[in-house]
Amino acid sequence: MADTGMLLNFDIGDVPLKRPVKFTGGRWRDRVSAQRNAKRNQDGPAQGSNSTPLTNDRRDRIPAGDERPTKRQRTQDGYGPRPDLPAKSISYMTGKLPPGSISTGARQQTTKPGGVTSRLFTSNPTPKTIFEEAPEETEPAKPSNAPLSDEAANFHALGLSRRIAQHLSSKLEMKAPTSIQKNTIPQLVKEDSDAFLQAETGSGKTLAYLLPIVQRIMALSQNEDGTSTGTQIHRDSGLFAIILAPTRELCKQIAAVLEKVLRCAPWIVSTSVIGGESKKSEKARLRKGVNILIATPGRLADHLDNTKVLDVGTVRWLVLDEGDRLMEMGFEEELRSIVGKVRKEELKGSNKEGVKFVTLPQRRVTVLCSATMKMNVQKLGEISLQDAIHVTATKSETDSDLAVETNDAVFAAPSQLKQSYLIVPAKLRLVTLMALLKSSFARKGSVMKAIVFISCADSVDFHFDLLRSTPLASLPSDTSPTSNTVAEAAYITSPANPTITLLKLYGSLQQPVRTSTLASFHKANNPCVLITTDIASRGLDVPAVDLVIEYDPAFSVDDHVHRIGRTARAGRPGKAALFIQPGCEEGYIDLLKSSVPAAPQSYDTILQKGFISPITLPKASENSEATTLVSDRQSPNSRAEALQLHFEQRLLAPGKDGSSSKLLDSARQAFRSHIRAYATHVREERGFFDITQLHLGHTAKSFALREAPGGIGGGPSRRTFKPGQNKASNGGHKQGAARGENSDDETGAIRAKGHENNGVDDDAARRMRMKMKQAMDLAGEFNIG
Ligand SMILES: Nc1ncnc2c1ncn2[C@@H]1O[C@H](COP(=O)(O)OP(=O)(O)OP(=O)(O)O)[C@@H](O)[C@H]1O
Repeated sequence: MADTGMLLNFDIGDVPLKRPVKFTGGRWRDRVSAQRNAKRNQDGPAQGSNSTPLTNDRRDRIPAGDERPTKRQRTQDGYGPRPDLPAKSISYMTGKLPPGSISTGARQQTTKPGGVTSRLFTSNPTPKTIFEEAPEETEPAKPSNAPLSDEAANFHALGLSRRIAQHLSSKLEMKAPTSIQKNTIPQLVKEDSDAFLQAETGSGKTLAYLLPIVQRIMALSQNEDGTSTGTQIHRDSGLFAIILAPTRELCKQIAAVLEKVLRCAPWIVSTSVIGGESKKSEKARLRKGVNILIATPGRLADHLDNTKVLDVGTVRWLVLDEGDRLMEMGFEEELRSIVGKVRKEELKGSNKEGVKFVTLPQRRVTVLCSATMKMNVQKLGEISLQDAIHVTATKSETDSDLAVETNDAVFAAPSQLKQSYLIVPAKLRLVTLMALLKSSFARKGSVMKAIVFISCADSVDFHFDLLRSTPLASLPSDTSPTSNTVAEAAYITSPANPTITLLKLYGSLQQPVRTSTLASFHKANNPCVLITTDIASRGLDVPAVDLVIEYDPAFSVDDHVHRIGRTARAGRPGKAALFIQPGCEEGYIDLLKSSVPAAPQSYDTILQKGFISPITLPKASENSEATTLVSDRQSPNSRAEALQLHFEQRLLAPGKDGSSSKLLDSARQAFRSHIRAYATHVREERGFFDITQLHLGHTAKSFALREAPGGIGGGPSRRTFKPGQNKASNGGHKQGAARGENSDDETGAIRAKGHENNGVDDDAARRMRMKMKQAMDLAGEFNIG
């Protein structure tokens, strides 16, 4: 398709162009004539009769060799008129809509001096990837993380007591173990060696390590036939197991699973210390006594160092869940300290005469769970493991030299998970996301819960505010923890699903808000969409998630597999869609293909499906009626354009006091953080996510912004790390500034690995500076080529 250039629709106001402009690109003749026209426009009133408007025809003749979309001239406040166009042609374009355009009334009302309305479907780069779209319905693959269907596979046969097996079957509806459970449980029930568990997402690793612990503690007081052994176990018998996980959410989830299991042994007491609540109350709970403790490393280290209420001399199991993430988040120091203390107390304890816990391991057993065997996990293994058994879903073998084995192949997505990717030009990202959500919820029951992963918290905020049904201004003064994180969704509802709940989650929200929001997502019986950062990528188990959308690609392939692993859990079906942009990002697909096969999907098809029916607009207030977005032509593409214009209009609507709208501020902030976050992909994958290749203008449009990127800002983060700055000087784990995870104590979004960290941020900042300099360079923006 010939590149007709962006059809600008603007009001030039009376801002004359003073700056001499250099034109590059295009034919020599065009450049000279544009230069002359620009000079005339600057020198005096437009001489329309002599000027040569650059018509669509002429624009067609501009060579289209350059893959990047053409740049526009900018005035001081943003994009401005093209100097080669006389005033007459400009007013034609603003006053009268070109054929085929939509008449939402948006143009005349919202276009401000300096604003720009670029068409959605023009000047988009075309993907290099040539693909044939996969047939929609293929034969579903056999689930790889499902419970085993083998008759002989039952929990009792693995060495668990009848009481536990019966409880699992009758109360938790788990009749048979999964593969990783089948391989792990006998090992941990009978042996006292350390273990390294590696298995797919959603394969039941939590129960794989919890059940043997419960079994062996239960066996202290109960024989297999249910009779008493004569030993009474109660809460102050000792702390037998510590389970460490990287996030509070994950800790809470493990605690909930354990609580359900312990209903068959209510005398065993478990609790969690995860931060976010008063240390005093945690201390009081610990003082009362606990047998199994679930904790984040930071909080546990704090209690061990400062409150000194925990006796770790009786600890027989130390479980490190999501080991790679624990290390990535910079918990190495705390983990060393915890392992050191447990080891020291264990030695002291072994010299003491006291109760012999015969059924417990005679030495401390460390269980390390990790999806990958990366260098940092090997390091964690060196810190914590001795002669570990490597257990995967397919095997269980002694491997005293874990470092030799780089078993990343084990870490693939569940086979039944249907993955697809969409190559979407930046300008079309927002409408394509809307279309994908709309089509996913078009049929009742096809999708119940969806998760949309976004790179940073500011962007999550913006998309949540954009998609919620009630405008921010008319929100009732709701004081519940979720008043700002749970709302009704607009735009994506359908007659089949007239109510869809929208939720948002990220690390810098207050802990009670995080907890309540996640609980709402878990409990929701109606369809819902969770917009979130990577805080929700690890370990979270919400069984009814049918669809994962990676609107912003993950910061590493590992994170990607974890994200999509929120669906297709324990043998259930699931779908995942990844958004990438034409250009260098397309190379990412090849990288994914080696471990994660995905099928291409055309964004055009998504738009056609998503906007096949009219779009329902949110109500203006609680009591008003829902209306429908009208476009001139009822084609899906014109509906997409109308929706984009509607969003842009919403942003431009002034606040009550005449100031810019909250949504506009939110969009600007989101855009800035998005650009910063884009620069923080892991070093090995950064070639695919090259910030210098990102078209900032088009990216701004995906945030419904009409401003030029230079005016919005987005330069290097003042919050990024400086070389030599360590995590302590940066507030411990309070990282993730570049992704807007402002004050999260467990979810550092930026890798905390020293060597990578400083390198990433310094380099990212340098590249962002370059990019922003480019964006601010007016002459560059005025290129017409
Ligand atoms: N034997 C089983 N039968 C049926 N469902 C099971 C079984 N074991 C676990 N599940 C369910 O599978 C889901 C996933 O379990 P779990 O969260 O432990 O997976 P995981 O391997 O830790 O995943 P991730 O790597 O994503 O953290 C949970 O909903 C759990 O209840």
